[in-house]
Amino acid sequence: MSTWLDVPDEHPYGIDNLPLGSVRDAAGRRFAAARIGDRAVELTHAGQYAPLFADGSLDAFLAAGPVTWRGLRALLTDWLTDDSYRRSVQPLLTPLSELTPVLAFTVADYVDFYASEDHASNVGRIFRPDGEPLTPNWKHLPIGYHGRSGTVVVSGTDVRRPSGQARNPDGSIRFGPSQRLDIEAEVGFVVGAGSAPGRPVPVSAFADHVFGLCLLNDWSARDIQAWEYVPLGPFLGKSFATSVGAWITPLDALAQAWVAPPARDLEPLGYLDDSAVPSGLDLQLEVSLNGTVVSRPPFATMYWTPAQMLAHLTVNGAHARPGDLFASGTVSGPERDQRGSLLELTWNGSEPLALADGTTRGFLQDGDEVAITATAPGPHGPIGIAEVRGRIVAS
Ligand SMILES: O=C(O)/C=C/C(=O)CC(=O)CC(=O)O
Ligand SMILES: [Ca+2]
Ligand SMILES: [Mg+2]
Repeated sequence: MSTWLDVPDEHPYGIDNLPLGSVRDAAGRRFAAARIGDRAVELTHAGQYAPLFADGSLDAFLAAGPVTWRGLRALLTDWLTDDSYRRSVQPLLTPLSELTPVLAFTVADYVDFYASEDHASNVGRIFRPDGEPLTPNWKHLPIGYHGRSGTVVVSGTDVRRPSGQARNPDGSIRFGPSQRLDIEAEVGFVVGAGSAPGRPVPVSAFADHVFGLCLLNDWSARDIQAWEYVPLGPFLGKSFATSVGAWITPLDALAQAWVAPPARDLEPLGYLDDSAVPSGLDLQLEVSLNGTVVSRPPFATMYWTPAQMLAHLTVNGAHARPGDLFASGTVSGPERDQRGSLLELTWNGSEPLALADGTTRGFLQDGDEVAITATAPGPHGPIGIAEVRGRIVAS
């Protein structure tokens, strides 16, 4: 065991992971922390990095860039592996059970992509049965839309069922609580170091800007969405809440997870060429509804990679800012039990899912709780990507 804590190297939150977050203690005090095992290591007094954590968030640290990110990681590794730090570090440890997670950073802009070919094809078949499953642009560019950064919430936050306009089967319009409330299992990428206006970020510079990733649930009201989103895209059907995991796994913990993306049928324009380095990520997601595992979406099947997403996001000259969050889009694999939304898993409600408690679901009911977890390959065993969890409360 390379840490002096009782946490084996192969633990999903062992010494190879060290995700960062922000928490509140029982007295209400907020502080930034790293996670090891089931404990938080307070960062308020982390040597030269301490001033970056003065407000209890990760904001200043993320903006400081990769040299600082690696410096803190080296410091934490020393703290937790060198026995001579034991006495000074032990007082900085708190069991997670005594802490409440807080959104770790101020979300600047939030963008959601649509990068899974299986998801896009499934949704195309469901929503546009008379057309081609994929739109003509799909293999030329990573499609995305701007979401609402102010409604990004941390894992564990209840999600209130949204109300809105929807069209009844007879063509009349109703207003009321969504009757087709859904999840989307996604991965969110957190920009730390921003980019300059007018200077697109090449795919090769991805890790100079992106600090790490978290799981993300893009709660979606399918009935509101279906009525409102042509031609300008998702709006109120998705803007009421987006949940993110409490702990951000640094890219520096994911060195073993890079894989080649699936073969592309069409060569994209040069700025999207990511063939020089493995740019896919081998993350294995798991989606549970009220404790029943309903899907295991494989991120390695994503057609567009996160480096391509950031390159595309900035290719028109728009710059990236510290705190920008961009999500992959729903992660769905080719198999039925690898689909990342209930829309697909139940084929728009027509094939309900059976849960362990004997009930069935088309879409979410009030009181339902959804948890998404994931692992990535690591040097000593799977790296845990912190769960994103949320419960639906009545509108
Ligand atoms: O294809 C459509 O009409 C709708 C797609 C979505 O709702 C998916 C979306 O938010 C992007 C994604 O998560 O992949
Ligand atoms: Ca989405
Ligand atoms: Mg959303």
